[in-house]
Amino acid sequence: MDAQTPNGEPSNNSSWYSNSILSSSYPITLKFIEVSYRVKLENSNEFRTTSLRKMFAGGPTSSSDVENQTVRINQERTILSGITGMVSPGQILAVLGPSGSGKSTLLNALAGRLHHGHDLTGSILANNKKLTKSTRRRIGFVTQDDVLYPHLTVRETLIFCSLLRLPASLTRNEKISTADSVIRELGLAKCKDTIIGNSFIRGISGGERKRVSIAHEMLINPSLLILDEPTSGLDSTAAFRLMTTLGSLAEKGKTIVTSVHQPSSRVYQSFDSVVVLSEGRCIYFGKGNEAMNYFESVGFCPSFPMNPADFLLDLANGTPVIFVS
Ligand SMILES: Nc1ncnc2c1ncn2[C@@H]1O[C@H](COP(=O)(O)OP(=O)(O)OP(=O)(O)O)[C@@H](O)[C@H]1O
Repeated sequence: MDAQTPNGEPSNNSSWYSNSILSSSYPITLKFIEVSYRVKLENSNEFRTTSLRKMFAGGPTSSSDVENQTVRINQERTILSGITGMVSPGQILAVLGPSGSGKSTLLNALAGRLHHGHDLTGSILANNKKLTKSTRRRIGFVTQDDVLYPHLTVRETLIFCSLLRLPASLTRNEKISTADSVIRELGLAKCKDTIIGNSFIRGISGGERKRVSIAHEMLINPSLLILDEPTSGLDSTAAFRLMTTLGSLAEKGKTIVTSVHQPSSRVYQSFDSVVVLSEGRCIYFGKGNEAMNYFESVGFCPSFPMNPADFLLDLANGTPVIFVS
């Protein structure tokens, strides 16, 4: 990524880059309008399985069976249907919804990681312009399954990444000091010399691991940070701490979009706005603290005081613990 001045011009001043690594030099307002995504179901495996079953059952495959297979091969599945929303610099937008509701697909679409055209329709705009290659370089994406070297320490991991990803205009020492400032910002100083580890080698904790994955993306000083389930596998205190860290990144001008599977009420309070998905459709987009009032106004309220996130997930699942007032 090229170092850039606040007005977006390329800069050769490498110290400017390392000083500004944690503040957003190019704020991004993200808008997504009527985003839909369809996939063609490839049933070649199903065809093979059915043929095998028939072979074991001893019956030949008839031509009508083949026609049925052909019909199924042409089937499409709608994963996202007309999702609209926006998020500005300094804000956290949370994408909520049950498993399989389309959260990861939406995040991938917003990051420009799905192919536009046939399957993806609608508009995804950064500062009212279509995503370009250079805007995509300003997007950090933290995936659900982090891929880290188990034998490196936290600091080695981030220095290695920094040497690989930061522009050649920076000196080696500047890249190392950038890694060190990200370590401090992400609260990793305590464990910087501990190895990452894995299920066989004891290393850093799950919460620290998530922070390393975020730090990995922070090295490129993204203006828009998209995170897929950063709190999964964390206890509610660690999840809250992580959200506080994301909140402080937002305060520095980053735009944050994150999916969260089951946020506690404390974590829910840290969201500025939420998109609630149910089977690929949006059932709510708006401020987090207005969601309960909205659903009450349309006749849905919980029968006892509930964590708003639990209530929204029940609604998205169609679980009958709510009543129409
Ligand atoms: N390329 C694809 N082909 C077929 N189905 C797909 C494809 N991509 C996603 N899906 C399906 O779309 C649905 C939404 O998937 P997605 O991963 O976005 O859900 P999610 O809400 O992130 O789920 P989870 O919380 O379990 O990670 C799932 O049922 C998934 O199986």
